[in-house]
Amino acid sequence: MTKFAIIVAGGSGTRMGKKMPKQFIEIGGKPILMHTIEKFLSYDFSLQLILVLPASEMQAWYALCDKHEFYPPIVTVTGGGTRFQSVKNGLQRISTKEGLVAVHDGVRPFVTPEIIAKGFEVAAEKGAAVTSVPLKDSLRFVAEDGSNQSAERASYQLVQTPQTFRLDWMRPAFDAPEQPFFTDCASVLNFAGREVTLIDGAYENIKITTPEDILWAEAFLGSHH
Ligand SMILES: Nc1ccn([C@@H]2O[C@H](COP(=O)(O)OP(=O)(O)OP(=O)(O)O)[C@@H](O)[C@H]2O)c(=O)n1
Ligand SMILES: C[C@](O)(CO)[C@H](O)COP(=O)(O)O
Repeated sequence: MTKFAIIVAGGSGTRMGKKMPKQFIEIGGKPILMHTIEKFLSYDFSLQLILVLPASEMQAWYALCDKHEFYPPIVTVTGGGTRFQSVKNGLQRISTKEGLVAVHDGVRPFVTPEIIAKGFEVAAEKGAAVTSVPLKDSLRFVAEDGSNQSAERASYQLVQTPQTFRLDWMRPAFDAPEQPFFTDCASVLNFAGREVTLIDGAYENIKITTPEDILWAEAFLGSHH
């Protein structure tokens, strides 16, 4: 089956609080997004890659590619106002009916080729593979009135990307009107009545979201060289 990957990097990084979108921030000497793309290419150089970027940042991205002499075999498309819209825009660039597609956050540069491979393998067999990790902290439920109570930690997993699906499951799911609880692709697939299979992610596969994540990312890269 043909394999595709949509790397979503169409956000503006409001929680990072920097002028430059967080996916362009350099760690270990190059933009976060380049680390992420390299992980997918090292999984399979012939993978069909679609990169989703904000319309306003296309020129900045091409300038970064020139600066770093980074010219990957990748199709670039413009994103939408939400992650759902950005994934949908990426999906529209895939013309085949059948195949598998991994969707990955451009700001998760520490994904491994092994995790990407497992996602494709399980999605081929089960239809949908979603990476997740167990919680390390305790969990509390906060009610609308502000009261709180302990929640059963073992009943929850923290969800990551990649999230990998059969294309013929993914397309109709993304034709649905967007819902406020669509925080990832798995929630979109569930809304369409599809069950997803959880596979192991990794604690180091963080989503770079707030400033301290950059410090962690630099330290992690430093410890792996
Ligand atoms: N309209 C959007 C919003 C998000 N994303 C992407 O989805 C991933 C996860 O989103 P998040 O961490 O929330 O990124 P931002 O939206 O950039 O951050 P923030 O919510 O802090 O503004 C990121 O790679 C981001 O670029 C996207 O492609 N299109
Ligand atoms: C897709 C995701 O990274 C899975 O954990 C997450 O849902 C993205 O959430 P965000 O609020 O768009 O950062």
